[in-house]
Amino acid sequence: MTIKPSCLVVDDETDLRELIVLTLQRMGIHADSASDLDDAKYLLKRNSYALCLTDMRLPDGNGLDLVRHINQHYAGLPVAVITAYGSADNAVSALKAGAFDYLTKPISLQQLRPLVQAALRLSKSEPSNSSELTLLGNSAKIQHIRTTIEKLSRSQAPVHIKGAVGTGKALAAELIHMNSTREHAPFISLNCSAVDTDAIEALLFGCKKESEQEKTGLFHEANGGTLFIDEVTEIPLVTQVKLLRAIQDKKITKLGSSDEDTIDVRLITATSQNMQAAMDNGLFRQDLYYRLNVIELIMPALTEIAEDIPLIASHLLEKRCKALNVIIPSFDSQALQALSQYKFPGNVRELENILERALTLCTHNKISVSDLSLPKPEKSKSTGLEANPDGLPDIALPDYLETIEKQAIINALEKTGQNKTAAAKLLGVSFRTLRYRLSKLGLSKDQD
Ligand SMILES: Nc1ncnc2c1ncn2[C@@H]1O[C@H](COP(=O)(O)OP(=O)(O)OP(=O)(O)O)[C@@H](O)[C@H]1O
Repeated sequence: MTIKPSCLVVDDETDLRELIVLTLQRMGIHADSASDLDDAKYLLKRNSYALCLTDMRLPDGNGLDLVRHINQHYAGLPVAVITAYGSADNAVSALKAGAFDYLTKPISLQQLRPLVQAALRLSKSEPSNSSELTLLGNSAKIQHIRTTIEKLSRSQAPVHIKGAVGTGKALAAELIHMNSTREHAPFISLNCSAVDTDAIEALLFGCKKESEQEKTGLFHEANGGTLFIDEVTEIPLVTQVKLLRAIQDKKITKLGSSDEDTIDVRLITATSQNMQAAMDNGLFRQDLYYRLNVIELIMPALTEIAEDIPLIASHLLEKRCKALNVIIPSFDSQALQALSQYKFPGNVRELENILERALTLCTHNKISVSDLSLPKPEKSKSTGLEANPDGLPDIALPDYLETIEKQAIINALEKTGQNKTAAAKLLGVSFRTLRYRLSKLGLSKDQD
């Protein structure tokens, strides 16, 4: 005989409470109900539940009090909050307080089913370590990120990850997914800076236009799983409105269609840009940011975790050698010291590139400083015009300036492993400007 999972439903509205209880029973779940906070606390003490669903407004307190009570006394019990339609604030506060998800009134079976299933998986399973993904490092900062990722994996709340290029934002997003109840569902990612801005909407939501073949979007592909949107500030304002609706109503419509599809997607976004500046300049909607940034994760630059550089470098080198099936070389002490002192504008991604190059250059299974080919420290800013003793260029000024610009762009792309977002940052221009300059200077090949 299998034991039915139990759910506690807390709501003072009898009709709604009974409706939820009946729906749960139809899903094969035993449901107890409580009409206020006191009742709920009493039942929690006496029984063991796999899920608690609570209304936000209760006669003797509110749903957030219950979320906090459960997190404090019944850690591991997923609790979801029922909020009134359109009350974004409540949903966000509930997630911040530790609710694993929320439901919006009127409650539909389509909404309830995936939530209950996720909760049941959550209370049954231990976080899995099935993936080969690892966040390397032992510094206090990395350890803190590791515990935060574990916590975030137990929630359905949107997460916003901040950090410079190459700091592991995409890695953190995937780790959250792989440790969550969604691990067997798809993890889909989109780097908005790697695609045409105009194409983002159709990519995310799909497209159903006459004369074109119907396309499904990434939201559809990620259904049941996680959608990771990197460089989210690149999303145009019109598409931002649609994204806001997708989060609020958990519904999306394909471009050119009016049919709504209900989706169950956990959203993780990231940016290496200054979000506050994007909002101040009217390029990013504040209300959308508020919904995306329910929980924030900040990835440290590699120089902030300099003590971890030797460990990260050794592990990455080992991983790469195993993949190539070659003997793992060791670093000589000067090489390790040079790595620990280098500033890594491209962070771990740049370290990976440096190691890849060192692997091909090194001899006798030893990596020396010269194999690392670390860029020389920047000289004082130069216009390049001092190249000639008389201070004049040999060629016409426009050509001369173009040459300097080309060289600077090539250097930046090389330094960042051909990552345009990172290169733009290094050059102090926007991604769009860099893309424009690349095509103008005849440099735009497939550099992403
Ligand atoms: N702490 C870490 N441990 C192991 N690998 C890491 C770590 N941080 C980053 N990496 C690796 O460095 C590379 C770059 O990381 P990732 O793509 O996650 O960075 P990102 O911040 O999303 O970069 P971008 O902003 O350029 O997209 C990846 O191969 C990732 O696995």
